[in-house]
Amino acid sequence: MKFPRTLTIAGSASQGSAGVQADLKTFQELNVYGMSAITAFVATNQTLDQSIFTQSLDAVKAQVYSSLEHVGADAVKTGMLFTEDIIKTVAVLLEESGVSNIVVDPVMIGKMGSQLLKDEAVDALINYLLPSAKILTPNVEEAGRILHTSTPESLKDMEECAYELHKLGPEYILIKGGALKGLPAIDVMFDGNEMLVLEEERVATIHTSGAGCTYSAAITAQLAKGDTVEGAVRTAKAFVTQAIRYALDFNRGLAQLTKQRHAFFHRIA
Ligand SMILES: Nc1ncnc2c1ncn2[C@@H]1O[C@H](COP(=O)(O)OP(=O)(O)O)[C@@H](O)[C@H]1O
Ligand SMILES: Cc1ncc(COP(=O)(O)OP(=O)(O)O)c(N)n1
Repeated sequence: MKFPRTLTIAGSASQGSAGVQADLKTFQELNVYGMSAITAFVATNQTLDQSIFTQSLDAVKAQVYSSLEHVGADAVKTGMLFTEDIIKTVAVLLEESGVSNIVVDPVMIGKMGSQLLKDEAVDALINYLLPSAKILTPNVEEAGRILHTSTPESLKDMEECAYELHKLGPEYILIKGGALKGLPAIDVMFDGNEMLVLEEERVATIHTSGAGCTYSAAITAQLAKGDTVEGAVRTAKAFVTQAIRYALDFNRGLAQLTKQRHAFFHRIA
């Protein structure tokens, strides 16, 4: 039996909860072979002015070629792409690859506030990447930004956005409603015909960093195994809910560290 192979083209989140790190951990948990092409290093760090280190186009190309030529992929996901040039390069690489299971997670802003896609790159994402996506997985804010409209605030808004996003080319749209705090954890999926609502109980936690990456990586893993898109999304939704329910709570530690650092710098200033 051929072992399912997955590739993530995304940013490295040094703190380990999101980006390539979350993707590879998810691939491993779901029993598929995981590979990565890193577009940028994100080191969220209060002591650095510049915490994003972009990779060259040659570095991105070399990583993708090395995984696709040596191993091959049954499904590919894209995460943080950051610049217009990287988006264009990745779009060409994906077209050349012939892989049809392409999951596009249009990562824009991290929950810790880092800008992970340049404002001027949104149009490139729409024009070069969305048409080849099997499934596009924006959160509510990203859905609004892609459509140049306000952020959806209700299930009805999410359904309307899913309908509009489908016109931009992806076969399936999955809008994630994690940010809609008064509601259960609802997501909306649209395939051009049917609107499907996926609902889970909202876990009372602040530890959701990397939830979106984990979700899209789980969808990628299931597609690589040959699952249908609906099946992949249902399995991934159950997986990410469990991941949130049993999340490690290092983030609180990080927040405390940050507070202490501020106090320290205040004292020596
Ligand atoms: N507190 C929570 N409890 C349960 N599920 C959640 C919670 N927060 C987010 N989710 C779910 O996690 C997945 C990722 O959603 P979201 O956090 O909106 O994405 P992103 O990380 O891209 O902003 C979605 O299925 C969403 O419904
Ligand atoms: C390098 C990197 N890529 C993506 C993200 C965003 O991850 P996501 O799961 O969409 O949301 P957060 O919960 O992490 O904001 C990231 N933070 N870093």
